[in-house]
Amino acid sequence: MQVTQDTLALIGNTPLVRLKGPSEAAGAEIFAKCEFTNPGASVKDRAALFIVEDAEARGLIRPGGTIVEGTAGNTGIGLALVANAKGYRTIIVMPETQSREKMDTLRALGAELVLVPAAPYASPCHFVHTSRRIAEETENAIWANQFDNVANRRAHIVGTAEEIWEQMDGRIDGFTCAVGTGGTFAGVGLGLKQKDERITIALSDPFGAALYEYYACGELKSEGSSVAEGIGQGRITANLEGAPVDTQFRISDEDGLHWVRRLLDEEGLCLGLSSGINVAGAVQLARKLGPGSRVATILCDTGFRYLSTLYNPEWLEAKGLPLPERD
Ligand SMILES: Cc1ncc(COP(=O)(O)O)c(C=O)c1O
Repeated sequence: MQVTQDTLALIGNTPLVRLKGPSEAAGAEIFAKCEFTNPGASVKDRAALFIVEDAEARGLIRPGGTIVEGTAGNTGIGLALVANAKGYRTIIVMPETQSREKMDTLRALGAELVLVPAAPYASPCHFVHTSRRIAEETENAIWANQFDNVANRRAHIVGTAEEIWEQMDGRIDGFTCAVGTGGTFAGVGLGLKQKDERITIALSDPFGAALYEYYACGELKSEGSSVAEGIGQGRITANLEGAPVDTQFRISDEDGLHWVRRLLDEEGLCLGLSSGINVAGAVQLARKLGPGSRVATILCDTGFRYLSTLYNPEWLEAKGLPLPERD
């Protein structure tokens, strides 16, 4: 076993697991990156590290400075742990609709938390705009700007995509995941296409997001809604610009929940809903690519972050979501 010299070296180089149930269901080979093994238990640690180190390299932050960000939670957790390891403060602005566990984790990490009501992106009260204003008003602070800061997707071009390629010995036919900022989707897509143009890159979009329609018919248009945290985008962020998109699926919360429950019961994996949506998308992509195809996706974060929501029957019922069947 290797010994790492600091916590930040624990970010990335995550294991890849073959998922039995999804592979059987698709008659294919479905593999998933275990991003919940990062120190902050989500894929967003990668973006947090790259964003902070990019700001340091460009001289935008000095010792003792502050990192400010608007986030659904996981990026804040990644930024707070990177900041702690490097001696910075963090101010995190987050919609009050996000899970209690994420708020408690951020407070435990010592981040200063600013909760704002959920608001449309066009509103000046939206968490992204609020975080930018706070960064502008704070001395020696950077605004991480995960949506439009392409240091985010670089983490996935040089990290996640390279790891998937090596872990699969270059034998990969397709990749799919959902989009929050687009860093993971565009970064892995671009990285894998650099390796082999023939790899099919598919978007798995939740209801309520506008990207499925955009890539299918060129119009940013949404229908329905989703309770999945961290995903569901309504615009083309800088991270998404130029993303290779060969095909797209629209995935319901019910389909995502089906896989969340099956992966928990049959494979002992406790995951968030964006992971379930990614796995549902991977099954669709593998079916489209044909028997025996090899498809990769992302398990974005740990389900322990959603014990009060996704894993709470009363919460599910209140959201009108069916409690997945359990034998
Ligand atoms: C749980 C979860 N899944 C998926 C994503 C999407 O990742 P990205 O921002 O790279 O598109 C996020 C982003 O915050 C997330 O928190």
